[in-house]
Amino acid sequence: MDTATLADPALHQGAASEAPLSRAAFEARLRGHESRYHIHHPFHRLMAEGRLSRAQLQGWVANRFYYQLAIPRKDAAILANCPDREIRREWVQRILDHDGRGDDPGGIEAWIALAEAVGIVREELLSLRRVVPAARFAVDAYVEFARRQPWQEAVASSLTELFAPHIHQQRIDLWPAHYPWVKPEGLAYFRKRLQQARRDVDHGLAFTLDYFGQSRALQERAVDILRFKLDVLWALADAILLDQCEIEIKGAKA
Ligand SMILES: O=C(O)c1cc(C(=O)O)c2c(n1)C(=O)C(=O)c1cc(C(=O)O)[nH]c1-2
Repeated sequence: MDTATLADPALHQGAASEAPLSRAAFEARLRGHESRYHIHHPFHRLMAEGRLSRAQLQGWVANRFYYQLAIPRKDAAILANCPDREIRREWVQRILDHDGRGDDPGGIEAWIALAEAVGIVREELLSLRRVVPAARFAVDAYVEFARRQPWQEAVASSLTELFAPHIHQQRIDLWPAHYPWVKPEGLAYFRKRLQQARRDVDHGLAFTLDYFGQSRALQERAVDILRFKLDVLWALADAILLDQCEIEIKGAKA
């Protein structure tokens, strides 16, 4: 992927002469993008309101599985591009969280358990048959970004996780009442992510504030990168929603 979706860094040259925002103001600027987080997407709003059918919730779990598979590959791309051993020592944990190690089956396995809890059999999930093309494109764009861009930018692109604990908590709190047919053990993935996402964010945010805090132009670049990643998640939700809509186009022949 080229990064045409991101503003050209040269566009921020005007910002080069400006003093960097303070650390607190830079953090507030990043956190201010919560309004673009997929928790506000119509599909996720319907999910939180308990208005999805069984087939629609299954469709989300099956499509989102493609994102789950991509995360450790994205993190491996960051490791491959990063010459800093201290960063790699921290970052490698993210791969272990998803792939598991030793007795810990890991997050991908927990997502498979979620799929089984909503009534999708393992083989069906693993076949990726239910993954729609636009969901693949959105997720692949994220992995490609991490492969091709400087590792510092890929680190910043993980910062949508700033907003993730809230959406995980929402599912833990609301699904048992809204979707009582989902087996409760399926929610283990979200419980685990609550603490993992907070730890990831402590590290990724501190790094981003330091590295991109060096100049105003870099700070603007970090904001653009966060927007790109917010768009990836929004586009993924668009793809899933569209897949589940029955659209009637006026004048279309049956
Ligand atoms: O369920 C969600 O809404 C959600 C969102 C995000 C996110 O904001 O990027 C992640 C996750 N879940 C998640 O489970 C996860 O492991 C994860 C890793 C990353 C990342 O960018 O490295 N984001 C997310």
